[in-house]
Amino acid sequence: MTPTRIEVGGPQPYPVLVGHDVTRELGGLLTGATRVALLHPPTLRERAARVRDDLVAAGYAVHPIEVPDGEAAKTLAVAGRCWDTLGELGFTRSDAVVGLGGGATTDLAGWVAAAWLRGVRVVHVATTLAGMVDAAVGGKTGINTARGKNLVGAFHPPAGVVCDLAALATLPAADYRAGLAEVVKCGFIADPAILELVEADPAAAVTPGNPAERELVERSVRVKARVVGEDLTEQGLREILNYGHTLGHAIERAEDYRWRHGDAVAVGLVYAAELARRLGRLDAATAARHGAVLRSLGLPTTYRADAYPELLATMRIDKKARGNRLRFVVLDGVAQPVSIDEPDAETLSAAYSEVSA
Ligand SMILES: NC(=O)c1ccc[n+]([C@@H]2O[C@H](COP(=O)([O-])OP(=O)(O)OC[C@H]3O[C@@H](n4cnc5c(N)ncnc54)[C@H](O)[C@@H]3O)[C@@H](O)[C@H]2O)c1
Ligand SMILES: O=C(O)C(=O)C[C@@H](O)[C@H](O)[C@H](O)COP(=O)(O)O
Ligand SMILES: [Zn+2]
Repeated sequence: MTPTRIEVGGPQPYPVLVGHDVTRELGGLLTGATRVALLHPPTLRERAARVRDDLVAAGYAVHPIEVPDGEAAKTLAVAGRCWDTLGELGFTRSDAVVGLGGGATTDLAGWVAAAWLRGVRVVHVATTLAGMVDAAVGGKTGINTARGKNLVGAFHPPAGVVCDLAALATLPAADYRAGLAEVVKCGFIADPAILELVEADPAAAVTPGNPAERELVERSVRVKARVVGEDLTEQGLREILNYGHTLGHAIERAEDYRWRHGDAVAVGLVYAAELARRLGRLDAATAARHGAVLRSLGLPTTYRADAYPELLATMRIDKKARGNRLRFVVLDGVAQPVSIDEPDAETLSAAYSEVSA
């Protein structure tokens, strides 16, 4: 089947290619580069070797750089090692970085490319569900610091994104499930058809290769492409993609990144829905729909009751915050996201009762 090509607009437009075995399209996105640095985690060593062989056959000088698995890659030390390697390779502005992996790898690869020589080309080959529907698209790159999640980074759009659905066959079930949290997020903020597809058969939705998979990926990518195409640097509209992330990121930090991003976002989505309900913005049925759909997928919707003070302190350095004012994305209804400024402390705290275990 031919790949679906979804164009992302904005100052530097680029395609997102979705389909089975579309990794072969990668070479075409690197035209003009001499050297290619191929960042990948150890879990994808064999896949990286195949990609390297194909690119070498197409005439590129390919240098695989193995980075730590998952969130452990998103550190200054790892980025520094990558820059050292680019320096040793004599990497120039006409060369290119490829991020092969999940969101953690592509966030790192994007940041390495964004900062090297103040910006070289990056192309992402997303191999997880979260990577395909979210992380690889949109140009948000970054690493974590001791203070919190993604606190250092840049907006650096890729020159192209490859979403090879065949890669999902080897993804651990827990990572596939976590990726579905971002899919559900897209459903609530912009595309209710996503929610209907998931709700129609949640047991199928958690299975790689399910009949709805391609449509779910494509619909989610279209949501993201439309938003980032209009507002690359998050001046306004793009905040909607952060739905569920204010609490979600705080949970990730509280867990020292041992929780999957999507799992933390799932709890954050339920919290944001309850916040909107208590503020009189969202009807009870739509708020309850959040927990119902996420639980039907086996995603967590609760967190430690005693963690609230620590979570609140972390939420204050969320990137949407302005000075001492917290900002949240909430819904006025399905596909009606809105940003709110400094909700009152009592409502913030009371809403936590919905997710506290
Ligand atoms: N930049 C953005 O816009 C954006 C959006 C969403 C998420 N993110 C970030 O992405 C990260 C989460 O992404 P993720 O869920 O992809 O996690 P991840 O990158 O940690 O990957 C999850 C696990 O799957 C393994 N893996 C990857 N592809 C595989 C495959 N095809 N087969 C077998 N194993 C495979 C990885 O080695 C890892 O252990 C977080 O750091 C999050 O902050 C960024
Ligand atoms: O692309 C965006 O914008 C998002 O907010 C998508 C999120 O799913 C993603 O996790 C992002 O990295 C969070 O951004 P941050 O600015 O809160 O770090
Ligand atoms: Zn996310």
